[in-house]
Amino acid sequence: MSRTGAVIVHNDADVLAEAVAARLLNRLADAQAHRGEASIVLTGGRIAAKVYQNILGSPIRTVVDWSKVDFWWGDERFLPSGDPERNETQAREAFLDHLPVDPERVHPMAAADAVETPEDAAVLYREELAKAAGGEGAPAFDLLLLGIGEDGHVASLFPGNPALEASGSAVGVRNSPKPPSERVSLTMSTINAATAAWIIASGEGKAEAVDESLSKGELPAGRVKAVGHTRWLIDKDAASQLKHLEF
Ligand SMILES: O=C(O)C(O)[C@@H](O)[C@H](O)[C@H](O)COP(=O)(O)O
Repeated sequence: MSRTGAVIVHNDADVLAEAVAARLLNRLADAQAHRGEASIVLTGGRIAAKVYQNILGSPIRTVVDWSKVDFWWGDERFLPSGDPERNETQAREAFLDHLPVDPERVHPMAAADAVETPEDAAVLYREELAKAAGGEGAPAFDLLLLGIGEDGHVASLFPGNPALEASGSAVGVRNSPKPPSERVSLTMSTINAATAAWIIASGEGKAEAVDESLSKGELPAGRVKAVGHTRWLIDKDAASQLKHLEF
């Protein structure tokens, strides 16, 4: 069985979310110690929401200078601004709205009431990413978070969907099997240009996708190979189908 990165297993979803929050805070603090600022790519989903709540509740959240963190999104559900189903809304309500972040450093993907199509939103995001990268492409994010779907999707890159093979830094997604059908996503090459990618998974429903991604590397999650490291932070249920655990 080949491994694309370290696998760290925690007892359950609560412990996982607490551990990811603590690691994340340290990772951002380290980046700031090195270069004075940090960048993170947020994801949507239930386990991510739990992580965000834990960040806010963490006694060590002050190790990060929140005004010097750039927040990006790995994917977004193409819905009107403020819609509770938007990944942006989830992150803002769970932690961003309660921390002293610099609004100029919060980079949501355009909402469905601001632009007409997911492709338009992707174009705008490509421009914003290029600007942050100094002209073209996208920044090498200090940390990129990903949830994983039962089908092995990450961000809004679903198996068999053309967006999975898209070039450029961001792409409009249609026909997503997970509602809503219209989405916006970073592309696989942008995801893999991150310094660190952490895939977070909780629950038995994810066990097969986790095992297949780690053993075959064909599913979208299995194709994640960030420049620095790729880490799988999962709970026991999500790890229940892994045959050979390597720590
Ligand atoms: O917009 C979204 O839904 C996502 O960003 C998606 O990639 C999500 O992270 C996974 O589907 C896991 O979601 P759960 O943790 O809710 O299973």
